[in-house]
Amino acid sequence: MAEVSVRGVTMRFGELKALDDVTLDFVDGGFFALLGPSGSGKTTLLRVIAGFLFPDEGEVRIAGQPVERVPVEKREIGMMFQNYALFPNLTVAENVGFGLRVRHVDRAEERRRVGEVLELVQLEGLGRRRPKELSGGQRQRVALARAIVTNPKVLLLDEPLSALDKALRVDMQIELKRIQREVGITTIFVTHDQEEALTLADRIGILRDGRLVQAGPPREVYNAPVDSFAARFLGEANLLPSPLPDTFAEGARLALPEGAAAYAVRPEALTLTPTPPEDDVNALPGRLVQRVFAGSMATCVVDIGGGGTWKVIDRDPDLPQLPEGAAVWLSWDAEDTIPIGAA
Ligand SMILES: Nc1ncnc2c1ncn2[C@@H]1O[C@H](COP(=O)(O)OP(=O)(O)OP(=O)(O)O)[C@@H](O)[C@H]1O
Repeated sequence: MAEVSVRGVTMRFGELKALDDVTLDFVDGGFFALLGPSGSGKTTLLRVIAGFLFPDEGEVRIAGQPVERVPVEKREIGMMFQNYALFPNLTVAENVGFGLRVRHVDRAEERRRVGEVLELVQLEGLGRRRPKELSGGQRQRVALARAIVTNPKVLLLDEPLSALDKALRVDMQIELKRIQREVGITTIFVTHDQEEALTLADRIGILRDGRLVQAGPPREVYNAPVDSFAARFLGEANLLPSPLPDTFAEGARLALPEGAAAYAVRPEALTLTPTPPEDDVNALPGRLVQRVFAGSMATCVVDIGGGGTWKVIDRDPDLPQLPEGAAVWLSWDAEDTIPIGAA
């Protein structure tokens, strides 16, 4: 196991800076999720760490050692990418053992090690099957077993679950987390899916246009986003500008902390009522635009006038059915206002 450290890495493709002065530490044994919109540099960062790409500036260290001169196959990295290709004509055991064979590990040791990882991914007994005789989730497990069979120091996963349907995906997330904990391997995971990142990772990093916007434990990023991009990228956020325009939502009652560039309020922090709320909370009048039920809760969209629309998660199933277009109030506790950036 090892920590990975990325220092001031810039990667150019012609004019484009796919990575722009990225500095980031991946702690030993940690599970790190890289998030960001399409084209923000997530895959490029993995490819730099793996050694497929050489950065124009900066360096990568693995276990404290600069790896500039260390080729891909010597970096002791396990990889699993979205289009993980298993060899169709090899059995499961042969697929998993492939990395050991190219390293000339003897046959008895290969059998032992393959047996061990197949058990870890709960595929014991399926070693003789061919990939086409497996389900999608089982194939995914084979790919994971193959990535960890050589006891790599670091595991790089690029959207490994994106090809799976929702239910299977959730199962595999739980499985992946269990395996990662058991092996204790430093894992860097690329995903588009913020829920997945929150489920799996103990730290996350958000990339935008090749720059690292913010990194930290998911709770911390969620509760204290550095800017409105981070606020909206991890979870949903209703934003208030600072200072508020004079014309802003007539009748609003807001006590906001000073010195921020903007404020965010999470949809689940808001309460929606048909009448003005008590005095001691922030309150915004608006008009209900839409109410969509999803099981035990409803998502409401409220037009707050000049400030646009806000989203509210309403968990009160007893709330009277307000018609769309009804006048409503949004309220929230002062402590749920998230100040963003410095003014
Ligand atoms: N080999 C390459 N040659 C030229 N440009 C590239 C190359 N690889 C990536 N890019 C560009 O670098 C930028 C970052 O790409 P990257 O694949 O790292 O993004 P990403 O965040 O992983 O996106 P996605 O979520 O869509 O996979 C993109 O604008 C992409 O077009």
